Amino acid sequence: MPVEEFVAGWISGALGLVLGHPFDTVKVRLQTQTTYRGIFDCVVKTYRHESLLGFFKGMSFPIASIAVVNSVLFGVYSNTLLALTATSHQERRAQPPSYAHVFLAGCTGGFVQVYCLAPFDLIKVRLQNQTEPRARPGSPPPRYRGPVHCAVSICQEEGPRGLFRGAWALMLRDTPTLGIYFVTYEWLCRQSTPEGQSPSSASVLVAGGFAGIVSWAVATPLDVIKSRMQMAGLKHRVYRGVLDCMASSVRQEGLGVFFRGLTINSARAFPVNAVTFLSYEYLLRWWG
Ligand SMILES: C[N+](C)(C)CCCC[C@H](N)C(=O)O
Repeated sequence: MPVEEFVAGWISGALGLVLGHPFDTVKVRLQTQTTYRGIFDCVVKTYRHESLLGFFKGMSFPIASIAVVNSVLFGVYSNTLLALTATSHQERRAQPPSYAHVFLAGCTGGFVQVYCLAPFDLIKVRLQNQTEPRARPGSPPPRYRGPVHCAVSICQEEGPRGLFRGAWALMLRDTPTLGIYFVTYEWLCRQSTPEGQSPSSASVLVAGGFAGIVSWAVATPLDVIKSRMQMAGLKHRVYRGVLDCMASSVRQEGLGVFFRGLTINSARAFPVNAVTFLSYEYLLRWWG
């Protein structure tokens, strides 16, 4: 099983992540709190109360976890394609796989990575939602002091299963949308590249960026539900499941609730995924 794909997935995921984390913090806050009037208001308030550091809350942990998650995603994707089409990454430009195979491999990668992503993502969301400014002497400490403390507290208060709250919604969000992600990427690369050749850096950047936007646009409704389920319990709101969370969110806030964070998700998705795919392709070419 070629391991380069796993390593390339890890490094490229980490690079993309740092670039996108401030967007991600604003998104999570807009999706789960009702105190902000919009993106601009959230950015200004976060900066005022918490300084620039506020945007990078909860990042150290995703950086470590993206090592696992992105490497599983890209590793499983590429190795599934290898099993389906009997072509390695290097051979795929000369013998392009069908879109059905790309979709299937993407869904498989998405499905498998959910098991690693679920606990990391839940901890990230909980830490990002702590809006207290940095600890000042005398002020009450935030509920979670950091990722490890957060994980331990959840295990103690809610049991280890607490770490997997919202995992169903995450699976429903990621399995089809990661299929769409890789199909969009492949399609755009092929549109802008003469047959049999490797895509240029510009093509990879644009195709990766749009793959991110398209897949996030489709994923946003379930992303909202996922984040809410991960926060539930803490805010005395309890949902019986994915459908119950959807129904009660729509009842209280209207259909628009499914599009919360769509703009910011798209704005984040372009640079993050452009850089992720560019570094992934380059690393594999170097090692090729
Ligand atoms: C499938 N879904 C849209 C949820 C994610 C696809 C992009 C994944 C990338 N690591 C990112 O954070 O943007």
